Amino acid sequence: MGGTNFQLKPHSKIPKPQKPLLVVVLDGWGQAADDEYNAISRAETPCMDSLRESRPEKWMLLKAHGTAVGLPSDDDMGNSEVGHNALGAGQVVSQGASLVDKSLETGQLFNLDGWKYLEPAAKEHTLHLIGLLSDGGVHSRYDQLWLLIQGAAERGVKRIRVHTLTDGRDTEDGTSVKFMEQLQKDLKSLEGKGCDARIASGGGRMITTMDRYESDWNVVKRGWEAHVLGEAPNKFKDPVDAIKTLKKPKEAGGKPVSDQWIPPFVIVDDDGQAVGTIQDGDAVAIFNFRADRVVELSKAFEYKDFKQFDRKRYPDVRFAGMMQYDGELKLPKHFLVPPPAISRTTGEFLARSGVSTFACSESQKIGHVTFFWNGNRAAPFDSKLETFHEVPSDQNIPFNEKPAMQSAKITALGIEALKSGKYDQVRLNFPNPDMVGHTGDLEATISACSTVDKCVKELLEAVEEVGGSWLVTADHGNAEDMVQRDKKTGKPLMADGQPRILTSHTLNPVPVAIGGPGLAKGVKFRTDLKEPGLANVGPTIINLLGFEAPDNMVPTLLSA
Ligand SMILES: O=C(O)[C@H](O)COP(=O)(O)O
Ligand SMILES: [Mn+2]
Ligand SMILES: [Mn+2]
Repeated sequence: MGGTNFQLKPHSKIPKPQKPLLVVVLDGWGQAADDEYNAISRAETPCMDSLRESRPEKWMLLKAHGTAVGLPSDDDMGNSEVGHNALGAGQVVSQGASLVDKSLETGQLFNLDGWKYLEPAAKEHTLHLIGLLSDGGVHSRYDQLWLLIQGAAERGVKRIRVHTLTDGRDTEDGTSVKFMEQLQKDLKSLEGKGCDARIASGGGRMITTMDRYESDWNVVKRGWEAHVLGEAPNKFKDPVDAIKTLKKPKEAGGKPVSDQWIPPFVIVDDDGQAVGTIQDGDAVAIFNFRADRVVELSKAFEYKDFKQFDRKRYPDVRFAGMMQYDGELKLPKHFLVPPPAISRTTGEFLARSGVSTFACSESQKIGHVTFFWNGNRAAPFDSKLETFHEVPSDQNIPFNEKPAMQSAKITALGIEALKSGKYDQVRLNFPNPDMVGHTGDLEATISACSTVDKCVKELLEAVEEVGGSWLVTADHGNAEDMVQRDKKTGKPLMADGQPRILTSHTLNPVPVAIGGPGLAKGVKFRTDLKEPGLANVGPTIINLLGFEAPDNMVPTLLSA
């Protein structure tokens, strides 16, 4: 442990491969029993099936949720952030959700610099809290928001405005009404304590504020207009009424709007004035702990010089994130809880040991195989050795309308990189099972899974052709279960004769498989690990590239 020597030692049995290693992450591809709501077992997946069925020593399951990926408990589903952090770090790190829980439970959060910075502005003016209204535990949690609000009120903050993004992606669609009612009730309870706390604006997370990796800045612009300027096409006096109304089908027979796609709205008073615009002198905090979908909003608040959209008005506020979302950019400068420190990752060791890497996905997930993979670091460790390639994602369409997404381009780029002879490692992420799974559209998700199976097949053929090796895995479950289930019996839950669709991730394990002509003789998976998880993949990749894994990492999956 410790030290700054990143030079890896040659593996005692596995020679440094002469041909590339392909690493594929199938985003949201979990393992579950055959079932009519299992989009993966219902899809045509001859390639992934053959990996499982014909090579028992080179296929296994990994734990991808809960404590195995640094989340507070085993009731927490996995997600891309913690999954890719674990895969790339080769370590289990206490994640944002756990750190914020602890800081709020002990009250430590209110003793730290971030709160001290916000406090005078919050007391003298207004405290604005912006984030995802959810109990999904992926980006945020309601109980944390409420503890934050109560703590602020107890410390003398007299005016609070909450700007709510509705979920339906990490939570069941339709639950936003319940969360909004709860928040409204809880905020009202502060009235007697001399705190005027109200919901001020909101919108569905997929079209308001929570864009990621600069896929579509218009999403952030809509959020800015609603939260900061008090401008949105929809104005309501009551936030519950806002969601209920905006979820209604536009015309008879139309499908209700999903919580994720509720148009932005602003809450107004009897005179039609927005109740919570953000003004000079105010304090503003984002209460999401996860970075990817709030980096852009943080830039809009923090950067004076900002060109991505016209902010129209740029208030002079004290701004903080729940965490620091980008450690290299030091963004934001102020934060309520110090983020997980992830260092000595596989990416850093491999780059410092001369390994060249091509990492690629489409916009929606490019940061997963770069930023999250490398311990929340956006820039390469060595730009001569690492190439990050982003394929632009489709903008503004629900992904079930085009479930193949950009998979053909990612496959073609992967094959080109494998054949180019330029890279030791080619790392790809296919977003489809996850992104389409989140829409809750079972047929489209089946199609997404069939498509990525074909992509994997083509890639493995290319590895075969060049004589390389491969590792295929996933970051968490999603597409393998598309229905809410009774926790005890596992039976699908119904409402009005219809299955209650599951749009979120799951607690299921994920597969990992290795192979290829370049795999050193005798390499197979070991069977002695008690509870192998995603973090064990990191040292496995280091081994497959011909090095011993460093001792700050969890054990390898290989027996060689
Ligand atoms: O941000 C999202 O899209 C979801 O909340 C979680 O999905 P991901 O963890 O797979 O990105
Ligand atoms: Mn994911
Ligand atoms: Mn997801």
